[in-house]
Amino acid sequence: MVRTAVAFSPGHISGYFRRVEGIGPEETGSVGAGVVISEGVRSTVEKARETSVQVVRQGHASTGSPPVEYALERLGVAACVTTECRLPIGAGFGLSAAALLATLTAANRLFDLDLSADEVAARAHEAEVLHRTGLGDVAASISGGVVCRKGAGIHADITRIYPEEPLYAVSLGALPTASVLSSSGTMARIAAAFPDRCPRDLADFCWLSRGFAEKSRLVAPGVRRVLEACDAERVPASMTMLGNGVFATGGAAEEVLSRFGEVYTLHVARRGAYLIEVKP
Ligand SMILES: Nc1ncnc2c1ncn2[C@@H]1O[C@H](COP(=O)(O)OP(=O)(O)O)[C@@H](O)[C@H]1O
Ligand SMILES: CC(C)(COP(=O)(O)O)[C@@H](O)C(=O)O
Repeated sequence: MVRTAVAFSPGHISGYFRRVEGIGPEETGSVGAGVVISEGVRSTVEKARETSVQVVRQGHASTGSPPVEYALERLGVAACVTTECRLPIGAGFGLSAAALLATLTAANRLFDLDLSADEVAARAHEAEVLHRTGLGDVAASISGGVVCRKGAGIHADITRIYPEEPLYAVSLGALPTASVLSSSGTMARIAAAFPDRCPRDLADFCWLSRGFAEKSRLVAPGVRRVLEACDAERVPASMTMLGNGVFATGGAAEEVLSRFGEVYTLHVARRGAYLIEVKP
């Protein structure tokens, strides 16, 4: 039987962020707040002659993941990787970071690399920043909670709170993170819109995020319609950064979001990426 290692990493919904430019990828990232969520990416890793990545979602498979392939190459290993997720890709659920953290956590054990959890995270963060697929998601998803990141990178000062109530989300489609991060005009508006305090609870997180979404002018017409429906029912809601989607909390949230698509019921994750098993 072929030896395989399996790991999981939670995803992360960013509510507001500001890019922080460092000298290298280690100090580059973002400050901001988000929620590490119970849904994420499960990655199965097998040794191989050449690296290949299969991305499986809802029974459909696609091939290739530049950040994951890059990170494995940097580790000097070749592997056959299968990632699986339920949430849509490129829709602001931090799945690129989750795919990296899950794959590197599994590869670390499979290839007996003896990297610490910090070293695994550092390599995932480097791949994210270099591929412009994220800035603060890896730092968030190494542990759980509603996260407030006060500095860039995985060693930054990060506070976490653990509310019990669920967060609901709906996706209207993808918004490639790299396209937004590459626009200097958009990045300047984002910096000016940044709310300089941490959220107290989930409703406060939605409220701060909404102010940021409006001031940064990132809200597209489809997202605007969902937010207006939430406002009409007094449901705290904002836009998934960076995706064409909305997250919301509170009693009526699930019903309002269900008018626009499949609703994902998400819980605040209690922990970050972890190894599930090594077989045989
Ligand atoms: N589940 C996954 N498995 C492997 N690679 C992934 C996965 N999700 C995202 N990626 C990689 O990240 C890229 C998308 O990045 P991004 O737009 O930041 O997505 P997200 O918002 O889901 O993090 C994809 O083109 C792919 O290369
Ligand atoms: C908002 C984003 C820059 C991208 O998030 P995603 O699209 O989920 O990869 C995130 O990494 C952050 O720094 O807050």
